[in-house]
Amino acid sequence: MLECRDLIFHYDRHDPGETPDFHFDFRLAPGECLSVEGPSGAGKSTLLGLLAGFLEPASGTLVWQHQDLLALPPWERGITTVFQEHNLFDQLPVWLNVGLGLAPDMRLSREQRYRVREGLAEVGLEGLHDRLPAELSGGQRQRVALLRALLRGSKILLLDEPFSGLDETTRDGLWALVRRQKAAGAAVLLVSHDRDDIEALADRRCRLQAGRLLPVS
Ligand SMILES: Nc1ncnc2c1ncn2[C@@H]1O[C@H](COP(=O)(O)OP(=O)(O)OP(=O)(O)O)[C@@H](O)[C@H]1O
Repeated sequence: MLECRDLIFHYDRHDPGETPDFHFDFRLAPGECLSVEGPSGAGKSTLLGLLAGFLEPASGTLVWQHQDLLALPPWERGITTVFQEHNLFDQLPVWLNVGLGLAPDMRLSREQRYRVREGLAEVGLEGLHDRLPAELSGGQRQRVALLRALLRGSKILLLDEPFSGLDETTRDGLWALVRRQKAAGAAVLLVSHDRDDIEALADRRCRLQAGRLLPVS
């Protein structure tokens, strides 16, 4: 269980703005997907940054399976985040960008290479193995980033509008990959405004308003 209890955060601001103080309090079970909606500026990236460890809360607790995540740096939290920007390595070909999810030292075993190949076919990128990210379309880069994140097999997945702008077939393939991760026990937090994505994946929905998560029925 991911337990986020009274996680308080505020940006240091000198100008009188409209940024609220954030107060997050929710639970997310293994295998469950919680969707988060909210207008621009509501704090969705702030929430993801706090969970992933890029922002430090003023107080509160964040625990996964009895482990205190706040005591750990981002890279030790076992959390994979797919942001809107694709975060690919420009100088590495597609297959190696994906392979980094399985072997961070880039030394892929034969079996790992097979899984990369299989994954690329599943998301409709067969034939593009050796391309560089700059030689792909935006949607293709998105698929590479998502596939890498999903192959990593993290138990906590943070997805920030990962399916926007993709055609239906590709999106269905990626939904299937996320469902597989859920079935394997991953807890998924999905930031999305897309009704189809939410209906396809979310078990519970909430909305971010005035710095808090409110349930949506
Ligand atoms: N570094 C910062 N310093 C001060 N205020 C910030 C900072 N980053 C974000 N904010 C403010 O915090 C609020 C939440 O921003 P955040 O980026 O989390 O929103 P969001 O819901 O992800 O928006 P979007 O959908 O546009 O990406 C906004 O009012 C924003 O102006």
